[in-house]
Amino acid sequence: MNRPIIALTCGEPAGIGPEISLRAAWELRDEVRCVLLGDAALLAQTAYDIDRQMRVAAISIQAWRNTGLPNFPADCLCVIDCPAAEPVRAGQLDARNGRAVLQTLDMAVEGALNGAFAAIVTAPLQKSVINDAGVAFTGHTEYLADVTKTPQVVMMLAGGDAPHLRVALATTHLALKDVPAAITAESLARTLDIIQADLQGKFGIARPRILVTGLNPHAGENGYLGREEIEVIAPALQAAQQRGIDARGPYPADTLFQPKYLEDADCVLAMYHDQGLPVLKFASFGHGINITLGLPLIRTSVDHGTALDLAARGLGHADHGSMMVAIRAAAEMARKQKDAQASP
Ligand SMILES: NC(=O)C1=CN([C@@H]2O[C@H](COP(=O)(O)OP(=O)(O)OC[C@H]3O[C@@H](n4cnc5c(N)ncnc54)[C@H](O)[C@@H]3O)[C@@H](O)[C@H]2O)C=CC1
Ligand SMILES: NCC(=O)COP(=O)(O)O
Repeated sequence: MNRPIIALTCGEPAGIGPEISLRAAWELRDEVRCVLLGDAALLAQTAYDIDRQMRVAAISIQAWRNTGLPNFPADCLCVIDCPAAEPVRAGQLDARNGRAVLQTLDMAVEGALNGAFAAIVTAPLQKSVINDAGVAFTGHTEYLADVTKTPQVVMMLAGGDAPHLRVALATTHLALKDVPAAITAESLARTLDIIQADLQGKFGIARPRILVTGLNPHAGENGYLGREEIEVIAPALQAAQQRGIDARGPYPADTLFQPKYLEDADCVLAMYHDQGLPVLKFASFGHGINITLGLPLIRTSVDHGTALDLAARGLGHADHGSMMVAIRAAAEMARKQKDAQASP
């Protein structure tokens, strides 16, 4: 089988990222060739402690850049070594290791843009640690947009069984007080264009149906509870419809997430992080995924954080289900995109 090569950044080294990355990469080794980016010594020790059968072999960044990926057998996971600056203690954050975490992202992007990787999958990192390391950072989503010079991206989470939910966000990691000003006709237009393009190109949905929430309670209650729906969101939706996008709304967010509405939708566009994501995570925590739309590369991630509490308890407590779904979804998106590019 032709296994896609996927870069897997192992995230915060003191969290559950290294464990869930290794477990998922190992279980999926017949389907996907995962290349792990992280501290090689930590990953080798973790692999040994998880399962003595699990083989990992590391190369340096320089060796990878000079000669590409070695031809390891399928039962040996490849690690590109991005060494932590200080010894890692499970469950204990150390800001001195923050820059090594960012290095894993930089290497993954480099490889994805030069065609070495079909996609990137990211394990969770601790956003505060990156800031403590002296780098202003709000999330992978924004960082990947910055380093790929993409003016706007869209965060979308997906999960749940019946119906399968996709929730995209009009704003990402933003303080609540800044949300209303960030929602403009222009930003909504770009967001809807990105959702439409990526649901078509990466998910194979010919004419995505997008349901859009309001910003205010009851979608503004005809202007009595806020005017953003009347002045910004509804006109943006009309303009999008004229561009051929099937976007409807704005609907009250508190009643939109019912199966009878969701069955007829491919995606819900919510206005801010905590309007949409709690619903998604309630429906699917542990097997949902996060996808960044609009990037010049494919990036998926887990639906959870670093779980330092579990990491501190030792191996064997974290569920790697979301990581499995994230890797499979990235591989599937890579296949769909390749097919779409190949067809005239
Ligand atoms: N993609 C990413 O890099 C993400 C990073 N984070 C970061 O993670 C850090 C911690 O965030 P929290 O809000 O505490 O969320 P969290 O997801 O780390 O933990 C919330 C609860 O869920 C449990 N949990 C999380 N993952 C689990 C797993 N795989 N298996 C079993 N139980 C699991 C934890 O033990 C905890 O009880 C923050 O710095 C946040 O920014 C959060 C979400 C995504
Ligand atoms: N709650 C989702 C989340 O925080 C994802 O952040 P990131 O993927 O941008 O790091």
